[in-house]
Amino acid sequence: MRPDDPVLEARDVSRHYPVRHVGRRGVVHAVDDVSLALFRGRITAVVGESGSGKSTIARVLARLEPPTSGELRLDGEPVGKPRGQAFRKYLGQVQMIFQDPFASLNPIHTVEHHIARPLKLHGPPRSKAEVHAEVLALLERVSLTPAEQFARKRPHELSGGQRQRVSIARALAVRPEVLLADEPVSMLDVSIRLGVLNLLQRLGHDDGLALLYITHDIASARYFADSVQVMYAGRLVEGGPAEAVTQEPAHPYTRLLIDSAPDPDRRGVLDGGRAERLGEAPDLSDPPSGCRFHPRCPLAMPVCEEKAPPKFSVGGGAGEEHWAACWLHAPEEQQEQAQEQEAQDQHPMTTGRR
Ligand SMILES: Nc1ncnc2c1ncn2[C@@H]1O[C@H](COP(=O)(O)OP(=O)(O)OP(=O)(O)O)[C@@H](O)[C@H]1O
Repeated sequence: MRPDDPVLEARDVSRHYPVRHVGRRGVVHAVDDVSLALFRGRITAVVGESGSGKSTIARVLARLEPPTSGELRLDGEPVGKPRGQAFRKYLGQVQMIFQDPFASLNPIHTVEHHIARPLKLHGPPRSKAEVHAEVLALLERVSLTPAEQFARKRPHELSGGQRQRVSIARALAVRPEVLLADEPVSMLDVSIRLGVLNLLQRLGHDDGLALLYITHDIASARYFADSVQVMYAGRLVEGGPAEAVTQEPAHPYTRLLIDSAPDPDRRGVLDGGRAERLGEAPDLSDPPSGCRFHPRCPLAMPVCEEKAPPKFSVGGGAGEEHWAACWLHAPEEQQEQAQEQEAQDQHPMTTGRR
């Protein structure tokens, strides 16, 4: 494997949930055909509104649940069935950090207990003193110092930010290659969010972990991530270098998301209008045909309702490509072809004879 190959990859991953809908069986298309690659030392953000499928993607990557279709690859190798030694190894290499640091720690145990447990379960045999020394080193790595003092505390003696740092130290204990952080700061006080994000950034950039950062907040993704992937109604609609996606958004949905992001300078005006601007998210048990954004898109064309757009390149240099799954960016002849095809589909008896 070359150093710039992806560590973890999802290829055309879908995840559907069976549901009963007005007495009929159906499925919720939580995630459809998502391809995503995570690289060593890089932070990839997946951004989208509530219900767009972000957490589902994280859960599938963490193998908390299987994909309905598609493939996961770790270090270039397709992953096997979720059992046995290979599965345990995967769970050690790919660690997840959850949104709620209050729910993820057991109130009866000390910080030391929480971090020592994965060390004992996953690592090589160590003496008690060695485990203690490693716990202290991990606490220092997440800036909980003096480490001796924090090791003895219980969760209720910690702030939300400190608890999230303990969760991160616990995840690091098994020396993972990948960290999946699902809205890791959204439940924290605004004043301490930046500190936790900076810590995650250090783990990615300085320690070489591959980091997935899931967020509904595109402004934080711009600040924090190298790559931004935008999700709408279960599909990725745009992706590329964070700067390009957030400064020159190519998909109408990304533009809407940026325009609707809270802006301190526009507070008051936006607070009332934000939800209205974003509109209703579609029902994923019966997603719209073609491009799933077309019912809300101010620039929708006839083809958008008919055909799901593939990814079109919209720029990018030697590094990561900037792409958008939007017919507006199709090369002209492809747009024409798609429209002709659509006309044929609609008038099978007349078109083609003219
Ligand atoms: N176990 C489940 N059974 C049925 N539907 C589900 C299940 N889990 C998630 N969904 C649905 O799948 C869609 C995507 O959910 P998901 O939690 O991945 O979105 P999200 O973008 O992470 O949202 P949020 O930010 O609110 O957590 C939603 O419509 C949700 O209702």
